[in-house]
Amino acid sequence: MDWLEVFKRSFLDWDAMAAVLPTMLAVGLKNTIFLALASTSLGILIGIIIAVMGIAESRFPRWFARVYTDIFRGLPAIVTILLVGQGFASLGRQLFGASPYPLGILALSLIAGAYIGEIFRAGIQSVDRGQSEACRALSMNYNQGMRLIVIPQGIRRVLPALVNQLISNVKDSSLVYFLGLLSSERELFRVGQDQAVSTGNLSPLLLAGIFYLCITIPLTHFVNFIDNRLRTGGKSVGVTSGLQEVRELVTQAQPTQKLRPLKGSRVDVKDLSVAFGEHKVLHEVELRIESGTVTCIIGPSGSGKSTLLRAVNRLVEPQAGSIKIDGEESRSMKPEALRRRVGMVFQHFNLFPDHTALQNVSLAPVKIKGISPKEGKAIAEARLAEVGLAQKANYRPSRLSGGQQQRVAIARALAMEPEVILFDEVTSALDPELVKGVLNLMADLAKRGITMVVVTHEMGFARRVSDQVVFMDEGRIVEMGPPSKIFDNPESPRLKRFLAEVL
Ligand SMILES: Nc1ncnc2c1ncn2[C@@H]1O[C@H](COP(=O)(O)OP(=O)(O)OP(=O)(O)O)[C@@H](O)[C@H]1O
Repeated sequence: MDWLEVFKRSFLDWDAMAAVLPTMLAVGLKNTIFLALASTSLGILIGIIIAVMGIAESRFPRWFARVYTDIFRGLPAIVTILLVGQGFASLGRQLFGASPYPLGILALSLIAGAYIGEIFRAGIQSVDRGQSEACRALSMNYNQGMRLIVIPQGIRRVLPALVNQLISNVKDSSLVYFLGLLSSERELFRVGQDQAVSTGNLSPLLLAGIFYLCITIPLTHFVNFIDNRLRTGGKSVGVTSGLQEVRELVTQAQPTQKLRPLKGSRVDVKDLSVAFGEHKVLHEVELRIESGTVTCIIGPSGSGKSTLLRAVNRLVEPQAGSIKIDGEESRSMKPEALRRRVGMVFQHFNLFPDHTALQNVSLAPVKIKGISPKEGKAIAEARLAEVGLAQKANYRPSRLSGGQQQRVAIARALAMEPEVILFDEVTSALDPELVKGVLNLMADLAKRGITMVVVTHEMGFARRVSDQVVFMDEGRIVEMGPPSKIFDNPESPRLKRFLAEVL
């Protein structure tokens, strides 16, 4: 059993371990944690900058981010550490003194920054496009949308990967010893190795290894824990069922007459043409929408209804023609100024998932209009009460049914006090029993003086609530008029065929 003895002497020499333990704790562990935390923090800062450059609209920052990432991800860590630590050693001494730490941390951060940049970029790009559209529709500019919604959401999604990067930095911190360390600067590996060399056995190094595992294994489990939490949204919470919502709506009928009147605006669309590349989608559309009226746009799939709607708030930029809001040319306004006057509600709600219902509604009034948080909260509470959701103010979207989410989205659009509100197939994604609640809310809204433009497949709603119905086909308005004319006396064969199919 000689080999067992040799193994024990080499790796399990308890005396050698006990001798190095105090230094391991007081010097090695402290320095390793310091190096890992400092380089990960600076790496996160560099990573955010690289990620934002990587998705920038202009080419130079994207190119810089690409080159940076390729270099620092491609080089072995030790090469970067030696190039930075030794290449800039005299500058480092002048700036930071004799300690190799600042340059070591910088080198580790540059490496971490390349990985973290990629992590952030993937996270930001994985955020649904509807989120940035909702930001734009709430009159945020690109930077505001990124800062307030898209980047925080992206970062939350990549938290597990960031903890993995911290684990990497805990291990890579051992490489800093190549730059030379004072005895007080030694990290876990170096403390273990020094002692292993002087005692001639590997037990101190094994102890260093155990310390690394004591840091990295809990972190690994922490990654799994937060990964699981982010995926499931934490502890399971009840989602409002459709039937429960229907019951709520019946018992919370809205007292229409008490709701405050809203201001509306006239919309004039003239010779509007929109193309996506070679594909012409709208052809010289002409439409007049009187202030405070409801216009429903109907027509077969792909006829250009949504595109027309999105051209009104310039989520789609027209190639030709004009859209005027109360006589003011929309193309001469800043898009953000236009969208304050023209709100929008989307088919898939596009609520901000990390915000409560109240925060969804108050965000734009506070951050964009600049009203105080207290006032913003009061406005949000009032708007939520108007859509029958006062009780759900502190719920996140994932805990609300589809119908409730859509009502929050309507409250959110109304909180910006638009004069025109665009509804893009807002009931198409809802279960049938929830459609009625949203349509009733819209019908109530129609009585309050705001101008409504509604793309819908709900013919009953269009007939009941519209002042004007517009039938589109192949990018053109084929027929329009009051609902009685469109539904009871259609003229064009195309409209007759369409109504025969849908009614
Ligand atoms: N961003 C885009 N890029 C390229 N083509 C687009 C884009 N948006 C819409 N289109 C095309 O424009 C045409 C009209 O689409 P639009 O969504 O306006 O129709 P729609 O009448 O609203 O249809 P649906 O009822 O199915 O939503 C379609 O052929 C569609 O593929």
